[in-house]
Amino acid sequence: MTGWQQLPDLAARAFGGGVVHASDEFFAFAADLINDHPPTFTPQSFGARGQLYDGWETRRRRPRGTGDDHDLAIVRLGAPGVIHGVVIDTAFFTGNYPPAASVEATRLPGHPSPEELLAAEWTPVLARSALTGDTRNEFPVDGGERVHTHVRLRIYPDGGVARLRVHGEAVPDPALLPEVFDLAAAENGGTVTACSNMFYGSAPRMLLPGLARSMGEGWETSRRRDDGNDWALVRLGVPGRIQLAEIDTSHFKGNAPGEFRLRGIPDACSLDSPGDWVELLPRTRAQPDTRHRFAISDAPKVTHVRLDVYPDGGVARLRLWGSIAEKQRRRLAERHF
Ligand SMILES: NC(=O)NC(NC(N)=O)C(=O)[O-]
Repeated sequence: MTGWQQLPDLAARAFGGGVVHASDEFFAFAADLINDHPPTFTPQSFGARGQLYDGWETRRRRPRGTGDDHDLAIVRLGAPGVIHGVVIDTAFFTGNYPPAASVEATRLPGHPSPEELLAAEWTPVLARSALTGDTRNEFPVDGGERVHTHVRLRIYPDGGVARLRVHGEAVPDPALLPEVFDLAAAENGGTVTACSNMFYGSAPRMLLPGLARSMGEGWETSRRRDDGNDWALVRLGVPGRIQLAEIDTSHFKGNAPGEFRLRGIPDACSLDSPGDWVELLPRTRAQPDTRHRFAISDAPKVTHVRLDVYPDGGVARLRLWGSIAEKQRRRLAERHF
């Protein structure tokens, strides 16, 4: 689980992202750029304006060469964060993909309007780059530690893009974090750094906002045929003391784990030394399709939590509510600002 592609998609609808402006949406709405599901296509499906596409598609520029050489869409990230890579996916756009695109980002406080965003100053994230049609065009980004709240996708000169993915690390504003918050939540910077198996459903989904609407929105392993058990390792957004754990098996009925266990690690440096793990929740019986809540008392400060499921199965959400020290809050503020 290394590589920027494994980091959460900060722009995704499931992460709370939104499309706030598009210069043109003649053929297909820009809102579909951030759909969670992979792009789909039905050939020979025509609406009133032309072939239907799952993505954003602008009209052909007429007349050409008038100086206004591109279309643009502005996307609000679900949480402020550091961008490590973008994917401009032109799936199914073949004779109508944009030959080039660029991405910029900005950081505006509060809840800016489209007008304020259009007037904002933007920092380049991806210089104008050539795209290939019907392809996941992947671009790593090295923008240092700069935290952004919005991105602007420009396509040259026009055409269709199925999805825009903006992978990175969420960096929450500590002024907006209450005393006790979900230290594992993706929007608070929590990430899954390793896991035993994610055959049916990806483990980082357990940390997404809100409740899972179906089995397809959680972590699901394949059936184990050995004596081992499945597990996922979560790096907390901020090291802290966990007071309440929620392990949600909603929608997993014939495929929930039989039991689970939570252990924490007080210090990231000793990840390899199992002796340092502290028990947060001993091996405990699980019920299918249930939001389990467990009070955790006297937990030390931990940086990581390992969820073990016995022997395998699905978990929709993992929430680890806790508090952080004043020093951590100051450190987060430095990072955020
Ligand atoms: N066959 C097409 O896809 N044509 C056009 N697009 C749509 N959506 O119909 C176009 O030229 O951009």
